[in-house]
Amino acid sequence: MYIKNLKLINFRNYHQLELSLHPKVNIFVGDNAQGKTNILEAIYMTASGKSFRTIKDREIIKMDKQQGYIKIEGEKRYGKVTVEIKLEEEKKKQVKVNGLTSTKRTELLGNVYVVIFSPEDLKLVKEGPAERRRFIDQELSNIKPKYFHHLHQYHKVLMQRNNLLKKIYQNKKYMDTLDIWDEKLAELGARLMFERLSFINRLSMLSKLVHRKITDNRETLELRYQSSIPMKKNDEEMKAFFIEKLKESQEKDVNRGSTTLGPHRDDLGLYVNGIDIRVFGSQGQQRTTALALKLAEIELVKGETGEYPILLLDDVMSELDQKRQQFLIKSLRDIQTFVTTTELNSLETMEFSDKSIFYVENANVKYYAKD
Ligand SMILES: Nc1ncnc2c1ncn2[C@@H]1O[C@H](COP(=O)(O)OP(=O)(O)OP(=O)(O)O)[C@@H](O)[C@H]1O
Repeated sequence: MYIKNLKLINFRNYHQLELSLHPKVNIFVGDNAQGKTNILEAIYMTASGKSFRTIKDREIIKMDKQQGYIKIEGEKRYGKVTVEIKLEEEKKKQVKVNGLTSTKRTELLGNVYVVIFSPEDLKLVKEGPAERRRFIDQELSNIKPKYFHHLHQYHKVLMQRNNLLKKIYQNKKYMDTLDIWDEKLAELGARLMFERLSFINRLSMLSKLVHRKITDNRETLELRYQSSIPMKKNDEEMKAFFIEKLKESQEKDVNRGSTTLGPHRDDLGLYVNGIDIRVFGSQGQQRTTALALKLAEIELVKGETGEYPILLLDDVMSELDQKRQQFLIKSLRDIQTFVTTTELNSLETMEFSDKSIFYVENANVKYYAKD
């Protein structure tokens, strides 16, 4: 898919912006803090309603304004798609997909597909498990809106169980009600675990291929789903085993006031030639892995939805060496890509045949060239 037009009103530092976009590459050049990432953030929001930088709408709406607005018009394989988001201070955001209004942010899911690659993603490999879980949850929700729903339900139940654990710590009489929450948590948790396992297995296959190409067949990447409870054959067995494990840890959980087992404690194991590169990888190996994961994700979205996603490269090119840059560029082919950079020189290796360059200065966007 690709986006043809973007419109912003009172979004971040933009008072009003209308852009016609190139179906292939759009480069936004400018000094720091001029508004380049803000454009990528707006596009990103049309996929899920969420920003990748904040959870507060107040920060996104232009300072001193009460309302903000984003609109994109795009083309998909089977027709047009229009997404609008109205942000209002202290109100739920309103979304409109192809003219149909809703106050449910989740209505947006499954319309626009976006993959973002930023310097933060380069840290994905060496950061803690929470970052890798965020990656899995974000990508899976993007491809499978139902997953997002399951995840939301799981976290609600988890919060309720944790609150109950704290009450039990104060007064043991509440212990009787814990089993009900264990059962609910196990049911939702088992479902999440199978969804994650299947996603990671598919991502592992795809990223292994990409990774082999980047490393000239010298290294083999393997992804392993590392759940805090060993996997069972099916949902039913998993649920039963999950309940058993929760029961075993009830006392520990009460003392800690939190649930010590479950998908919220999962991790993604990343191994190169059998070695855990989260711990032992060089910076170069960790970057190559992050790049392979992102490129694999693009293929996965295409496989799942039939559409290539839009790729947002936020300040990432200058962080990659020439070889990795070239690999990334070669891999882009039919994917609409948005690139931000402070230096056009850092994109030297980008011999894009089709592109638009935009200069961004203090929220003014000037169209520069089109090959
Ligand atoms: N709600 C807001 N209202 C008005 N201006 C805002 C708001 N939020 C952020 N800004 C401004 O937006 C600018 C930052 O824009 P952005 O993050 O897009 O920078 P950038 O051009 O990508 O810079 P860098 O290269 O440093 O990443 C800053 O000047 C900041 O003050």
